[in-house]
Amino acid sequence: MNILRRLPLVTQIKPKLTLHKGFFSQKRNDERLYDEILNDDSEYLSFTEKYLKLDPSKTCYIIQPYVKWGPQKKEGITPEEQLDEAKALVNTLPSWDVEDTITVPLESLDKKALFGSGSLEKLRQLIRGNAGVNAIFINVGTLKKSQLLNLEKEFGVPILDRYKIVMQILKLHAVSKHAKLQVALAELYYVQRTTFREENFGKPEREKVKLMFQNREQKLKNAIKELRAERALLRNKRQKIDYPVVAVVGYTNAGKTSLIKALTGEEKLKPRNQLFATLDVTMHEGMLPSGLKVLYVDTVGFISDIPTNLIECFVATLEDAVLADVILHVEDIASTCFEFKRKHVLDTLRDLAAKAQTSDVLNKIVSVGSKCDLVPREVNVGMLKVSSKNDIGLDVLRLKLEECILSNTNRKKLKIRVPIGSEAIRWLYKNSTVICEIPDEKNSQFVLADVIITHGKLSQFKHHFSP
Ligand SMILES: Nc1nc2c(ncn2[C@@H]2O[C@H](COP(=O)(O)OP(=O)(O)OP(=O)(O)O)[C@@H](O)[C@H]2O)c(=O)[nH]1
Ligand SMILES: [Mg+2]
Repeated sequence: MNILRRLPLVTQIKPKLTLHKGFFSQKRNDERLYDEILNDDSEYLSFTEKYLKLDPSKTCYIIQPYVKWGPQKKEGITPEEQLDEAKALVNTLPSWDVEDTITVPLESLDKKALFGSGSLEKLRQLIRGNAGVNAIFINVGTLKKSQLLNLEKEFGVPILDRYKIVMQILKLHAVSKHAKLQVALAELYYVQRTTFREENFGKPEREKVKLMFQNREQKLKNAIKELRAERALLRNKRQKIDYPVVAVVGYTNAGKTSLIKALTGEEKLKPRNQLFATLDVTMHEGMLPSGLKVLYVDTVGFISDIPTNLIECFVATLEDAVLADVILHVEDIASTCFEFKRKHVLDTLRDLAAKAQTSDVLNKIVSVGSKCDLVPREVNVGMLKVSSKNDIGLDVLRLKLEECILSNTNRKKLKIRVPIGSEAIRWLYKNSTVICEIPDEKNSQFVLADVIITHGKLSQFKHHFSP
């Protein structure tokens, strides 16, 4: 009988990112520059103060307009489901509460005051009779200037659209320099647009302000370009270490961070019931069933109905996702509109792939249905179901990921016969994943090693050790 010996995995590949000497002093300079861009632009900051600052606490009424038919009708998601998402957005802002909500049918989203006179009258009665309400969130992407002005006049409280609420959350959740710079670019587009909409500049002043925005945009774009280059450098280093990379993507709040935490056991990860909890792309090491080590990339979630340039600001970090070996698309199957969210995520990935100039994104996707503990067992969603909370389906998912990694990364599972204690077996431990060794029954001086090895490393092995 063969004795199957599982080997200690700690002896295997250790990541070591060696960066060139000047890297750290260059990085310190960059940090200073980034700080300057973010905090020392007083003219710009006065506009942000004016147009983006929100009161620390508000009690708001959420109105969900919906078009009943025609091209502006939203397919795949009901107004009530949209309201749920709007509530989650508001609840993500600390000290903000939702007083009440209402859905309002419309013929189009283009009317001057958005709503017709009948609806306006009804809303006025509802809201004016509700003394606690001091803000109204109208859950559409962006409102036009005339709509904002008319509605503010009508209700006498600040009116917010989805773009403004999402911007607030992004600003709150951006912690690292990387995230802050990307959010600053998204914010710039918002502030620029609002400034030109609200201010009645004369021509010379308008030109001056325009130039100020252009300068800031250029500075931010340059800084983000440097970030992209830095990330590309790290990606190259990682490729040299040969860790396969699994990017975990999905709609915001789908359970991405929780799934990575469950797959890797990493305690530091903090899943939260908030939208855009994760804004930084972070890497987490995990192990697949054969002992193959893998890096999971946690990413910023997607959300529908925000201007496309907002998610594009995250391209520096999302590039890591589209260029991964496998893209794990996490879909919250407890959400009633998960097919709508799926379509949004896939469309966004396609756009990002075009920007990163890579075409094979869709072939690399493995879909997984998360939060299956919240769904009756018999429900078939046409994909693997997992629960990070109750540890359901995680082993099957690891097997599936391993299968995809082997086929996507030119890795092979092989049996290699090598002398016991030889240079060759030591080389294999260093340069591949050795799953197990069993003594060769025909010759006790040899072992048969089951390994996972890349095509490149296999050629090197043959070159060094073939007789
Ligand atoms: N019941 C249940 N809840 C889960 C499961 N996985 C995640 N959640 C909850 O879903 C919420 C969002 O989880 P996250 O892991 O932060 O989601 P995310 O996709 O990383 O969210 P963003 O970073 O905001 O895009 C948290 O309240 C989690 O506790 C699960 O398997 N079952
Ligand atoms: Mg997250």
